[in-house]
Amino acid sequence: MTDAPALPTILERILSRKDQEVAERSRAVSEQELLRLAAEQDAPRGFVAALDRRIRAGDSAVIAEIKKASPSKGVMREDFRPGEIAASYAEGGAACLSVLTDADFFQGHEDDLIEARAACDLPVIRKDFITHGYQVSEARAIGADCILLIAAALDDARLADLHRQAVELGMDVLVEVHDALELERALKLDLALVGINNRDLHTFDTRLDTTLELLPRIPAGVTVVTESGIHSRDDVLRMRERDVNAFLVGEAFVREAEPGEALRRLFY
Ligand SMILES: O=P(O)(O)OC[C@@H](O)[C@@H](O)c1c[nH]c2ccccc12
Repeated sequence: MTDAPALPTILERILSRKDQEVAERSRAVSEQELLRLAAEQDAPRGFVAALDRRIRAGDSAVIAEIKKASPSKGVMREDFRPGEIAASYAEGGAACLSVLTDADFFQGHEDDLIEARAACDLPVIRKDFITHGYQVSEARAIGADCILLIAAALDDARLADLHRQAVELGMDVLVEVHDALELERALKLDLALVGINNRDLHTFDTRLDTTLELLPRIPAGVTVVTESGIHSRDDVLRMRERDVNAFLVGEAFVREAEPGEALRRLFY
């Protein structure tokens, strides 16, 4: 008996939608135009430097995420004002911000990043599913200081190309991995920062052990960010006991009326 073809996972659906989105956008605004806008932007705010400063001081370095919704959790915040959330995070002690710009699955928008960055002086990562150079140029054109590259979404050559392009535009890069093979692929690049996503983007299964299991494979000198599923002070402690000091947190904050206060309660 032959198996029926597997249904596409959510990640595969997102990526095929992205191809379409990039084709539409590049017809509306050329990449050359984006590069012109990028050149007019103020200099990138150092994302990795901001994390490392906190870590060197012995504190947790928190990347606080601004997202309205997600495919696994639906709408998490009805009253969604990115500028206000950003200011609240800055007040609450965030080191950096993460802004979801994907519209179809996360109800985000490029303007959310622009608004958030204008409301504070923290470095901001553009959180999206980047598979084309066009999106890297677009990230800098809207002011992003860092981009996310997801190893599961890219082959080695793409990953290396997009990484190089981001660095040439002065941005930092957070390369996200979920297993040992992806980590090995990511480490072929000259990385300052690696994100371990505790959530499997194919199944949405979230396990904090993902970070702890991959930890021994990370060379000294690479800053590790544990991503997703951090909700309690116990979760934070479990990581800090193993010297994981950088955290990417979304849901636990954005569901709260005062996201910055929620940050302060969880980390300080
Ligand atoms: O809301 P959480 O569980 O705290 O997770 C935040 C962040 O890690 C998550 O949004 C994320 C991590 N990697 C991603 C890649 C794409 C979209 C979203 C993500």
